[in-house]
Amino acid sequence: MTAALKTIPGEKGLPVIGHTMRFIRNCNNLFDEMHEKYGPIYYNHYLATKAVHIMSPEGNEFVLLDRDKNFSSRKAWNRSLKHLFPNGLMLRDGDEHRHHRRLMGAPFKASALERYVDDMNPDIASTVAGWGLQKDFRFYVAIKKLTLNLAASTFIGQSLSRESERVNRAFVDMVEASMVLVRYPMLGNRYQRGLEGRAYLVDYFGSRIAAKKDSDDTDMFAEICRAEGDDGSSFSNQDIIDHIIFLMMAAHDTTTSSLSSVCYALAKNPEWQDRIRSDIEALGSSTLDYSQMAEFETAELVFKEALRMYPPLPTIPRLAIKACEFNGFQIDKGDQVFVSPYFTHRLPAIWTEPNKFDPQRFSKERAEDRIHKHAWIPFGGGAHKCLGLRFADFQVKLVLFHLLKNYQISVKPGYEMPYQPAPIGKPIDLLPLTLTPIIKT
Ligand code: HEM
Repeated sequence: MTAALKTIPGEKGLPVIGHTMRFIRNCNNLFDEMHEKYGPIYYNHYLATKAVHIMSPEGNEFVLLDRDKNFSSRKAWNRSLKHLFPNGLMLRDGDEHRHHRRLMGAPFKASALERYVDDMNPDIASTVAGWGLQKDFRFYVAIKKLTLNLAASTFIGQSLSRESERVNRAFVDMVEASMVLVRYPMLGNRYQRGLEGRAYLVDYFGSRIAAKKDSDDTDMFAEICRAEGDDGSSFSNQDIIDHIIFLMMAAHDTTTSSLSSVCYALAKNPEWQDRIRSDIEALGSSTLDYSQMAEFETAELVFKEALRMYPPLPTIPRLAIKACEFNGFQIDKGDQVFVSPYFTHRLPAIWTEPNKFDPQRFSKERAEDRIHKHAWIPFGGGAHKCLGLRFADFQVKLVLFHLLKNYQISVKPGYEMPYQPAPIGKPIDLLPLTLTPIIKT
């Protein structure tokens, strides 16, 4: 006889809002408290919705690999992104998702990535050179602007013209709208501005598809327009629009967030800046080429460690499309289920001194991330694992290369970054960094 399934413990929180405000203010404290009280599987309420949290590497594997097809990514993400970023890759399921993901291979193949690296090198070098002249320099603001401008050139082939400023504005309005609690357009509120931004971009991309298809352009938009499967299938115009708008969103705040954490950690741990600079000297070139990425090893360790401590997405949501069980607990159809990169990235059973910045833990010798395949999940896992992870890795390495070649970065003595982990991690004070030019002798 099989044992009866256990009910998941947890609590609803405040009337109407549940734990929503605590989640937004500091989800990490909430995770710690709930885990302490209820163990590695519990529920909370966000507004009227029950959300089951599974807080272990085994739970990450169960949800992200989803061998029994229990979960929908589309239904989970649709709750926040349906009007602004509909039908992006993450908002598709099953066979349809598989088909689209295969076609989306084109803009991420090695030859395309190599071109993006070539294109980004001079833009990053010249922008970073100007940072040293700024008063009251806020790294988060500067890097957000840079990644947005890079997206305009790499993703859609725009130079930094007035038109690209309009595209950027529309895009920023959409991203801001996706973070608000009241998802209802009225009186020019943020949500309405977001929807207007989307309408502008739909029109902008829609009117350029035919020309892009015939062009020799090599940006991501052109690659998606020309993508073709082995069976001759291609994207419809609406698919192209939805994918390119979603890609810009998926790439932007995540990379901004992780570069901020990387630079904060480096400012607090200058010995790691020195190690990266030694790598830069050993490379012996004025730019970082595609072929050199693998040799830029210290930067990679630092990036991985910053993603461990400050994963840009502190949780990844799914929606249960059928009743299922995990470790003897009953998950109901319709439950939202969250896995948490943040929480599993700090489990003492996996990570030595989890609150310490220690990039060496990712070295081949120590390889703490290999203790469980789903212990380190800043890019998710399974069918929806981040498609842009190599692009992100290259962009972070390019910024570090040009930044640390030219500057020593520091924070005021005793400074601790005030951090808001959700919905996408961000330094609340926008990260005041001091950049001291390195005098070359
Ligand atoms: C450090 C930077 C980044 C982080 C931490 C990150 C994180 C993630 C995570 C956690 C997911 C999975 C979400 C889920 O399973 O529900 C995801 C999916 C995705 N990411 Fe990223 N991402 C980053 C950068 C990028 C970049 C630069 C791009 C594009 C150039 C990108 C494109 C995508 C796409 C297309 C998906 C959806 C994949 C699918 O559903 O098949 N990401 N990302």
